[in-house]
Amino acid sequence: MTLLKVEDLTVRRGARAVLDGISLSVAPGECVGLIGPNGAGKTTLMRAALGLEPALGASSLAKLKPAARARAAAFAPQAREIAWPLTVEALVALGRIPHLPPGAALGPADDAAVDRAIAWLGLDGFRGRLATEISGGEQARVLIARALAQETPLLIADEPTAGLDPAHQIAAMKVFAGLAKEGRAALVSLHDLGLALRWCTRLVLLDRGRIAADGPPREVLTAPLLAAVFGVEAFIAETPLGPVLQPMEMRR
Ligand SMILES: Nc1ncnc2c1ncn2[C@@H]1O[C@H](COP(=O)(O)OP(=O)(O)OP(=O)(O)O)[C@@H](O)[C@H]1O
Repeated sequence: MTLLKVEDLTVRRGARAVLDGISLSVAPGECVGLIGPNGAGKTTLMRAALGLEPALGASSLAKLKPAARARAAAFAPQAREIAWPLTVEALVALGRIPHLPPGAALGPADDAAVDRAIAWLGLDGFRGRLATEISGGEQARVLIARALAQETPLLIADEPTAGLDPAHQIAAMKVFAGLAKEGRAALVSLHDLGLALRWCTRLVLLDRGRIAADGPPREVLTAPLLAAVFGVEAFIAETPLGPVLQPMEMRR
């Protein structure tokens, strides 16, 4: 069973393929970290997989009608613009729309999903605050909570830990790993390779629009690949609390 299958996905911008023949599947139980340098194509891959970006090739999600797709996958995008002055609770509740008949009010199951998402992201104290009047990191957590409230088999999040403090980065990664543990899946782009190593079950390394490596985190984050793709030398060690990876020096 797969929750996402893309085959030969290609996105061209002018003469250049910014995504070049990507094939991969995401199965229940996986927390997949999508890593790669700036411009490697992580956002383009997520958007094309969701059908938000014109692409050649096939994506199982892009094929679905919008209503079915919104029940199959939730997306927390990189841009965190919140345009309307909704309360945090009302914004998170928007995640329930794909499950409601048009115009219907939230039922008890919807309220429970909203409560769970708010609790997971530590937002209980913010429920009544306007989402336009909280900090950038708090807004990021609200948008992750909205995607979580959608309660889809697959959650796709673009740089969800950017701008979060250390405790909330760990909390967010625990949420994604937790989804995988309960038989759902997450596909999460990350620049923090330490978080990727520690919390993901699998890493897909993108380099200039192609997959440079795909496998268990310890096998993907090797010194030669870090040097070749990211141009960095890193300290990697095992500790009682799990693996550590810290980029130390530029190689190029
Ligand atoms: N609107 C656009 N028009 C033209 N080129 C674009 C556009 N958006 C992205 N690109 C190019 O497509 C390539 C892939 O960009 P993408 O945003 O997918 O990378 P990314 O891996 O998510 O990068 P980052 O880590 O910086 O967020 C880059 O070379 C980028 O310059």
